[in-house]
Amino acid sequence: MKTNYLNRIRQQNPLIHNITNIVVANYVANGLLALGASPIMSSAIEEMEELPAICNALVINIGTLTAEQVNAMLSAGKAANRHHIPVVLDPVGVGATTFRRQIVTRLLAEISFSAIRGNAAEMACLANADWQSKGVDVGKGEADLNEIANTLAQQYQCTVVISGEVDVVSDGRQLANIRNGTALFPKITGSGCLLSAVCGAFLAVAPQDGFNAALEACTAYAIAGELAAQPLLPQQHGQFYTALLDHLAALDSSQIHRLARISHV
Ligand SMILES: Nc1ncnc2c1ncn2[C@@H]1O[C@H](COP(=O)(O)OP(=O)(O)OP(=O)(O)O)[C@@H](O)[C@H]1O
Ligand SMILES: Cc1ncsc1CCO
Ligand SMILES: [Mg+2]
Repeated sequence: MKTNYLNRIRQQNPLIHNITNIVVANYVANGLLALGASPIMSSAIEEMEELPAICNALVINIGTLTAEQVNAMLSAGKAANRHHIPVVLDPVGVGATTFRRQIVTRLLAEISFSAIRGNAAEMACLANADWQSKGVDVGKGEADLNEIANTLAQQYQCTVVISGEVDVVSDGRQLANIRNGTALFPKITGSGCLLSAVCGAFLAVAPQDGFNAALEACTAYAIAGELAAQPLLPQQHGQFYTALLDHLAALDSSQIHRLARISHV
């Protein structure tokens, strides 16, 4: 990895607008602050036209979707496109219900996304591939995630991130696998939601370099988790939850370059 967009985040302090779920909103806001970005969480329809004018990226997360929120997402997404700020989609639990599937289809049709980030179950659902999803959790499946990432990236003309034990990043031309992380990640809620927001922060400072911005975002984030988990026992979910914030704040680019386990496929 040759980029150092982490330093750019700390210098530029991008403002990230999040329309997100009620489970993770506070954690995502703290995670963005730890990284060096600034969060604003809002889904009031009255301000969806105005916020993209003052923000550097928008992150749309459907985790606890309501009909009212859908209108806000469409309004903010279209305004973000007009202002040319990157928009990230997190299709939380999209395979779980018809409502989620219908809304994600509509968001993908009406908004131009810079990146889509989900777990294997969510991304397999978007690609109509076989997977046993389990609510918002990843479940089980055998589908080829490299192929799914590549297909979705070409279909939606954007960068695609499939997170998991191995993260897959593709823009439809380049594809990479990242083997950093810790088994503690899936033990806390919101770790994927925060990763989507972190992708938003990296894209905010490198909007023309989506693939490398997402690659550095996922690598940095997984390494922060790895370092946070190092002194912990597998049961220390709560310690990991807070240690991840500490390590996002302490992370520097030399650590990322030293610890990154990336293969270009
Ligand atoms: N088994 C694992 N080993 C190592 N790292 C993992 C593992 N599972 C997930 N991760 C890491 O966890 C982070 C979050 O990804 P994950 O796929 O778990 O998100 P998610 O399922 O959308 O989470 P949530 O919906 O709770 O926010 C990523 O950085 C990913 O690399
Ligand atoms: C647990 C949960 N339920 C809806 S959103 C969410 C946060 C993790 O995606
Ligand atoms: Mg998720």
